[in-house]
Amino acid sequence: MSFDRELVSPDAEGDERVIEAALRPKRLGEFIGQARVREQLSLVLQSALLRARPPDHVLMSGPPGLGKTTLAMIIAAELGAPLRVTSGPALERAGDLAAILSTLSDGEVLFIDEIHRMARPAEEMLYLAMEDFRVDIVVGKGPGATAIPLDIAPFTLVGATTRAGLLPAPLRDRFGFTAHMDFYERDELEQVLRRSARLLSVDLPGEAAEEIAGRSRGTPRIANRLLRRVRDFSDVRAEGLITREIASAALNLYEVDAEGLDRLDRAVLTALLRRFGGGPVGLSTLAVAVGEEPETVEVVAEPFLVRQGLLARTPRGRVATAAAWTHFGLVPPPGAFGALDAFGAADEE
Ligand SMILES: Nc1ncnc2c1ncn2[C@@H]1O[C@H](COP(=O)(O)OP(=O)(O)OP(=O)(O)O)[C@@H](O)[C@H]1O
Repeated sequence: MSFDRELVSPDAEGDERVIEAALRPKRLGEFIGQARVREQLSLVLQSALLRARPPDHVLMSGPPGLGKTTLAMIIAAELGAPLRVTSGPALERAGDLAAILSTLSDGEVLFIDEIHRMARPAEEMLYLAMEDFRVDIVVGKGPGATAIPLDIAPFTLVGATTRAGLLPAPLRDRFGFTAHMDFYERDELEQVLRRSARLLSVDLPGEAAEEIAGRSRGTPRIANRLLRRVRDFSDVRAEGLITREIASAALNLYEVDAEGLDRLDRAVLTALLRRFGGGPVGLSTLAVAVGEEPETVEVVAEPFLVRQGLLARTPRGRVATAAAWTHFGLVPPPGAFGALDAFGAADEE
């Protein structure tokens, strides 16, 4: 089984990156939702500006599409500093990182997306750079190898991760501030949608925004994408008019249900309910059953399902909750919640 991931995935690809860039809030004041993170970050940035020193390194963690890259750009903008962007998978060797670190300018913001996927030698180089603004360039091999220390410009590291639990403690501890990004509330998503509609010159009445927001999995990137699909539908079939009914018809066509569950969410839950009697079942087994990578199920589908109270992570595996059985109109077998009762939900991170 494979999915049309374009519509429902919280990841952005191809042309979408261009549209996203246009829709990104540029300053902290324009950033919607995440009130606590915004306030904390604003203090960190303002005090750095007062002291005329680079702020502490910032780690942002949370599911994809919640605005981590946007916030990294905002941090640089608020500091009036240049921004260098890279990602964990691009830093395969220590030399890849050394090339970046040694050319940073004073106060520059270095954004490393997917920082949990950085290779070990690069990670070790980063420890020293974060703490002492220094890198050790190793020359030669074996017992004759020497480390030549090289001072680098004071900089601010902004790391983003969907898997904070995978970061080694020494790296996590070197961040002075961690922003935990959570799914957005419905009214916050409505604000995101109203803002995007304005920028895209789309006439979006409040009740249509409400309808789209309710189906956006708490994720601004998905809200913006659904808005564009509703706009397509309205242009082709409704002469450019958008109402709640038209938005609803468009989203039904794209198989995004009223709870915001998408095809992957539904596949995970139906496999759990129908094939494994509601669990407990291990992540890998569940992922094989829906034809996805375990990481996709864990990072993309599960956080939202856990938040909606439809799935629980227990030490013995994934378990469907009573609400999941009800959502699909199914009756749980006797003893279905044994694992939940015995252990309770053991959400990681
Ligand atoms: N708080 C917000 N207010 C308005 N729009 C937002 C907000 N957060 C995110 N967006 C929109 O959602 C899109 C995705 O955000 P962003 O790329 O920053 O997410 P991300 O968490 O970095 O995701 P990934 O880690 O997958 O790259 C952006 O184009 C932006 O338009």
